[in-house]
Amino acid sequence: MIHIQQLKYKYPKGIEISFPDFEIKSGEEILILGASGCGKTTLLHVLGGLLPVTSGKVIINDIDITLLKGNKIDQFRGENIGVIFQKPHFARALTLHENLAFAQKAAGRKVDHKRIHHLLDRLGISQHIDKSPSKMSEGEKQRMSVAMALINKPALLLADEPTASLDDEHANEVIQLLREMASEENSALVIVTHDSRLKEAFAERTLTLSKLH
Ligand SMILES: Nc1ncnc2c1ncn2[C@@H]1O[C@H](COP(=O)(O)OP(=O)(O)OP(=O)(O)O)[C@@H](O)[C@H]1O
Repeated sequence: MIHIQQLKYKYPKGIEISFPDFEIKSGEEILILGASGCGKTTLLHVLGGLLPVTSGKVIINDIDITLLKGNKIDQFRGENIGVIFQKPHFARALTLHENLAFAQKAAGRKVDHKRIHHLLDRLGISQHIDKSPSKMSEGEKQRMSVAMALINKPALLLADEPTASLDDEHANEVIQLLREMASEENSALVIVTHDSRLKEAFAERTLTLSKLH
């Protein structure tokens, strides 16, 4: 279970942003929609423990991550939070298998070959297991980003603008995939986007951030 309570972030020498409260159960989802500049990326970074808050709580599985410092937040993130960034984050010099094995080791876990094979099979990219991600198509790279984010069975899966620059058909496919995977893995899914096409699909699970200026 994820709870967000009275969250505020202030940029050094910049504005302070207040975020609405919300909660998500494991295997459930929320769409965070907002126009450019309203604080979506900032919220994503705060939820991922990548930015320290000014006040408020981000509670993930009973732990308020805003209280974790230094190595502790890095370790918690590795074990409990998966982030799908807009641009893929993997090592081009490593194969898909090596990238996923590295992500497991970085979270302090043993390499679980079965888990790597399961995810690559499930995402339909197992034929590329021994290739560099740089040799895959953009759609396949996005699937690999999903595998990287899910490899350590995170409680929280964050996706940053996953449909940016995709046509309607591909946008629907990606959203369906994210929903299915989050539900199968029992991860809470947070999608941060300006793509109002997604509003309909998430009807009752949409939170719209208001404009700051
Ligand atoms: N490093 C910074 N210092 C000061 N203010 C900042 C900084 N980064 C962002 N901001 C301001 O904070 C607000 C929110 O920025 P943020 O990047 O979170 O918005 P966003 O909704 O993700 O926008 P976009 O969709 O255009 O990427 C904006 O008004 C921005 O100008």
